[in-house]
Amino acid sequence: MLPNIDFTTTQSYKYLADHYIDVVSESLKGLFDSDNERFAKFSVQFEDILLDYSKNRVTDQTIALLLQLAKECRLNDAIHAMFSGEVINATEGRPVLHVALRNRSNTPILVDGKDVMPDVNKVLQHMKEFSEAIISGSWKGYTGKPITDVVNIGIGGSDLGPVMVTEALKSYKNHLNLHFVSNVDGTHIAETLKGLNAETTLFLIASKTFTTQETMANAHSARDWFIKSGGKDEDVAKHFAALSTNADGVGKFGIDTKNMFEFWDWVGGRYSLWSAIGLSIALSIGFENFTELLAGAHAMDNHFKTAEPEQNLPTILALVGIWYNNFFEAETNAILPYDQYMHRFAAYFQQGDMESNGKHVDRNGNHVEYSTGPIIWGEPGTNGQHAFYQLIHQGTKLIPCDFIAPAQSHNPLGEHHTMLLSNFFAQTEALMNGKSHEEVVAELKAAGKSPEEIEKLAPFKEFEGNRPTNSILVKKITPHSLGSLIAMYEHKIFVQGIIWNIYSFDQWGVELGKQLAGKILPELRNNDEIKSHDSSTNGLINKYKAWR
Ligand SMILES: O=P(O)(O)OC[C@H]1O[C@@](O)(CO)[C@@H](O)[C@@H]1O
Repeated sequence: MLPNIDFTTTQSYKYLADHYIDVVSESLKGLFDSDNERFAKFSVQFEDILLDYSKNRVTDQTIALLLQLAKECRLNDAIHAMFSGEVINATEGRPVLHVALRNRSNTPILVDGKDVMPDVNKVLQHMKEFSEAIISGSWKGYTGKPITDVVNIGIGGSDLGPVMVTEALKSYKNHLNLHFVSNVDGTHIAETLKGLNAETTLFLIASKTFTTQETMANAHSARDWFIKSGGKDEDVAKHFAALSTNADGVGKFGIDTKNMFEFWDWVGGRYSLWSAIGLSIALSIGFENFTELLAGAHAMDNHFKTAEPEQNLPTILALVGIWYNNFFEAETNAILPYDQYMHRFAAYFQQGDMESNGKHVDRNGNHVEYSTGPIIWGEPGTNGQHAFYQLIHQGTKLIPCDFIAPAQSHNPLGEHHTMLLSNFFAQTEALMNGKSHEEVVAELKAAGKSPEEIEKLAPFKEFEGNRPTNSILVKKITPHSLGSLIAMYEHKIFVQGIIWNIYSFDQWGVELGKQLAGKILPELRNNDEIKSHDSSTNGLINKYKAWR
């Protein structure tokens, strides 16, 4: 069982609330000026990942109190509960064991008294054999040609992880062309199928439930296209595979279950890229690199399980996030990877974080009286600097930012990477120090501005600074280090959910919209005037009918 503690009633919470008053009046610049050891004290390294959290509005006392908060919320008991397969996804009655998918040590992990590792390894072996057959060309399509294009059809956790990882590891990819279809908007599959050859295309129908409206609609359209393009029913087996927990659903769709790669209900959709859902990753970068991704995550799992809280990267990230979320009332957290290949990293954690911790009811079923999951957003650097950094630097909102960068580029072209990294370092320094009135005046004077011009311009050119950031420096984005990075954020989400006393592994909030869409869909299949809803919904539907 998970601990069940209202963190706002703990001693450390009260001390933190008092401590906030002291810290909020401290400047980050002042904290650095008064402590030459600040970087050494407030940075932790795990393998090739360095987390520098020194540019946060924290003191030794802040960190001590946050660590005390984790202790009072019995974080270690919760970590043990997850890794030992307890039913911690209580509202769905399931364990949470994405860690088993990458348990490269193969130590037994029991669900209902049965070690799940033999099944996990059986699916991995099937993924290995299948991906090697497709990549080598020994697997032939219905006209005897090898596969050239792979289309993953899935949405949410059955799409975002494979997309993010295959993009982040693009420099490891082979000759196969990977395509991802997720939106039920016909444009998505129509644009994807343009230029594809049914003889050499493999479709992966990725769906944990094998009931998701978008995925089923796209899967049927793909199959229709395949048949219209010359394939026959008996050829589907050569061109369709299924990644799912639902064997019945897969069979009903007409995919041979020998082309099914199963996973289990103790794998959450947004935590499933390590499972059969990762088949498109294995096809794109090769099975060996996929196992390296698993190994990196496994290494971070062991770190999370064993490292002392003050040296524990996920725990530190989580606690610093809670400090801003619950004491500075920050509403969002920006993830800013200074790496173009990582351009879908923030999007991935929009689902990972917001679908896990976007909850307003605690583990007792009571409405919470405090803020829970943050809004996750972000774009790669340096592009974000030319889009929204104005607000981060001079806006009225506090935006804690995670800056991520690789020390080594996969494309060492001229000075590009050096320039990229100069921006990575400069932005966090600028957000911390800002620019004072005196500095602005001196600059304007040096530029020959008159006293009147200086007086007018200065307020607009000042930077308050004190804007907190984490800097995450990775030696190089490799399958291993990416696996560790993803797992680090997964466990950060877990820690925050434990402290907020919420259930992080169900997602009831996605159901109502689907239910209502199911009611409206039949109303759109005729031209009758609709009066069954509120005037806005009626008005919109009737205008749509008039215009279509
Ligand atoms: O993999 P599937 O079962 O098709 O679900 C897809 C996505 O839909 C959800 O919104 C749940 O309905 C996400 O949690 C999930 O990742």
